[in-house]
Formats: sequence, structure tokens, C-alpha cells
Amino acid sequence: MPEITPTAAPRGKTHWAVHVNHRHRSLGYAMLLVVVGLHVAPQDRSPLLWLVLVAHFAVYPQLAFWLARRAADPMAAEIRHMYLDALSLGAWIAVLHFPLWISFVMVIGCLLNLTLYRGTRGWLEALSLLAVGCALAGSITGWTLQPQTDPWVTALAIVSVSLYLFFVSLDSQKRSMRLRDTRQELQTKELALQQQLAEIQSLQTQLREQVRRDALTGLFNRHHLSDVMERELARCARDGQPLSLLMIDIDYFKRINDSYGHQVGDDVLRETARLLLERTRDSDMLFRYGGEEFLLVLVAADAVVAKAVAEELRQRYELSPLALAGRPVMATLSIGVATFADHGVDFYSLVQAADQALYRAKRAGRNRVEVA
Ligand SMILES: Nc1nc2c(ncn2[C@@H]2O[C@H](COP(=O)(O)OP(=O)(O)OP(=O)(O)O)[C@@H](O)[C@H]2O)c(=O)[nH]1
Repeated sequence: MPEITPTAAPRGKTHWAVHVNHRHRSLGYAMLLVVVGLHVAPQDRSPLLWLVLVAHFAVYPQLAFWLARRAADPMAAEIRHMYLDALSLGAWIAVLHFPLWISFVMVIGCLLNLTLYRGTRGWLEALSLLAVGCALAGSITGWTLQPQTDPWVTALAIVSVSLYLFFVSLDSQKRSMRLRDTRQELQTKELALQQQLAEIQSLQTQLREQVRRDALTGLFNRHHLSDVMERELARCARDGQPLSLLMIDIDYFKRINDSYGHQVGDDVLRETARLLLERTRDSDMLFRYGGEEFLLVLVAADAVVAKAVAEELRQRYELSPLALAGRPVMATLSIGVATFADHGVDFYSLVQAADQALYRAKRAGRNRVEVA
């Protein structure tokens, strides 16, 4: 049986073990007072014995309680008191001349208490201390053997030990039930905490995603672009692979806003994003770069391939009237193309090159593709 580790009671509260032991000790000693009193009453014993009997069996349990409540370590104080119980009851056994049933009651009580708190070690300690107490008292008062007790005393001793065992078991059962309830409560709380944690983690993921996404089109935004480009350009440089940027701009977008309203302008941006996504490969990455500007990253595509892709996008877009609010809205795209490492070796120079190409496309009349 594992030893019960001392635990500090919350400030101002008496330790549970002190309460339980006080109850058990008061009850056990009260019953012993009656049993031993009845046993020694017909004997011609000195008044001192009666005095010690009352002091030990009636006063000592209250004193032990008072001391344990004030102890810095109440559990350690309780164990000390249990040692004292075993030592003193051992002495009583010798002083009373070894009455069989009374000795049995005393031995059982001590063994039970110390075993409950300290396992096998407690059982051995109780037995040793009983023996020491007995030996000390016997060596002072002399060794007399009178195992018989009056039948009434015997009966009372049996009732007392039964009652004592009953109350100790009852308290242990109550305590284990309370422990079970507490454990269940803790498990429920732990489950709730785990759920909260999962919710927080999912919210964090959503937030991280929101930071990377443009709210209007749902595309990755410019903030995420620089992270991706840094990684992709490093990979291309390592593998000697090309990579192209397509700076895509909706022509005369201001006019769309002015003619149809800002709301329709938003719809055009959403629809443009959808159309561009529809016509790009899984490995390509589309970003909303600015107001009406999109940036398409074509992995492993050189300038020739990128120009062809840009041309196809431009033509298809031109031919797809954007059906918005029941009205077809015609729009065209101008696209500037720049390729790593032909037109730039870092993100900044590549974007600049694509931007300049786009500017040229605009200057040349719009609805065009220009390579840097
Ligand atoms: N509806 C809407 N309009 C936006 C948004 N962001 C930017 N714009 C508008 O896009 C327009 C861009 O106009 P300009 O930069 O003059 O470009 P443009 O009219 O497309 O002309 P070019 O690019 O030269 O062909 C501005 O009127 C902005 O207000 C947006 O999120 N929603």
C-alpha cells in the first residue's frame, strides 16, 4: 500500500487527516475508557492508574487534535500522534497484565491506523512501538499475565472493535468516493480546457490565413507574396530553374467604377480573380497585388512560356464578358512579364521589371502583353 504523502491544508482550514483522526481517536479511546474502566474496576488498583486512564483516554485525544491543528505540518504531527498511540497502548497492555481481548482491541486499532497512512511500513512501525511500550511498562511495573476478562468486558471489547472498524471503513469509503468525484470533475474540466484550446488553435489558424488573404477576392495578398517569393527565388537559384512574374492590370478600371458603381467594381475584381484562377496551373500562384492589379507567379516558366500564358489569359479575358448584376461588363487586361534570372535576380528587381513592362503595355494602347 502506498504511503500517503503529507499535503498542506489550505490556509485557515484544518487538514482532512487531522479531522478524521480526531474522530477515530476520540471514539476509539472513549470506548477503550469504558472497557478498561470496567475491567479494572473490580481490581484494587491505585487512584494514580485511574487518573492516568482518564487523562490518556479522555483528555489526550483532544490535546492531540489541538496540537495537530496548530502544527506547521499537520500530517507529520498526526503520524507522530499515531506513534504515541502505539507506544502508550503497548504500555497499557503490560500495565493491565495482558488482558487478551482488550490487548487485541488495542493492537488492531494501532495496526489499522498506521497501515492506513503508511502502508506495510506503518504496520511494522505499529507492531514495533506496541512491543517497545509493552517492554518499557513491563520492566517498570513487572510482568504479570492475566489474560481473562469478565464476559461483559469481553463482549464490550468485541462490540467496540467492531464499531471502530465500521467507522474507519465508512470514512475511508466516503473519502474514496469524494476522490472519485473530484477526479471526474477534473477530467470534465480537462476536457473543456482541451476543447477551448482546440478552438483557440483553430481561431489562430483562421487568423493566420486571414492575414495572408485578401478579403475581397480571397487570393493571397501582397504581404504573403514577399514570403513566397523569397522561398521560390532561393529554390530557383539553387535548381537553376526559371520563374516568371505576370503583372496583370484591368484596363480602365476607374471607368467601370464610375459607370457601374464601386459595388460592381468589386464584383469585377472578384470575377477577374476567379477567371484567372480558373486558367492557371496548380503550381502557379496568384496574388492580389494592389487595387486592380494581380500578380501571377509561374514556377519553372521562362519568358517564352510566360508570354504565351499571358497572351492566352489576355485573349480569354477579353472574350469573357463579366456577367454582373444581369449586365455584361466588358473589360480587358494589360500584362507585364518579367523572368528570373533574365530580368532580375531578386523579388524587388523582378517586380520592377514586370511593372515597367506593364507600363509599356498601357502606353502602347492597353489590352496587350509586354515582356521586360
Ligand atoms: N471597386 C473597387 N475599386 C478599386 C479597388 N481598389 C482600387 N480601386 C479603384 O481602381 C481604380 C484604379 O484606377 P487607375 O489607377 O486610374 O487605373 P485604371 O482606371 O484601371 O486605368 P489604367 O490602369 O491606366 O488602365 C481607382 O479608381 C480605384 O479607386 C477596390 O477594391 N474596389
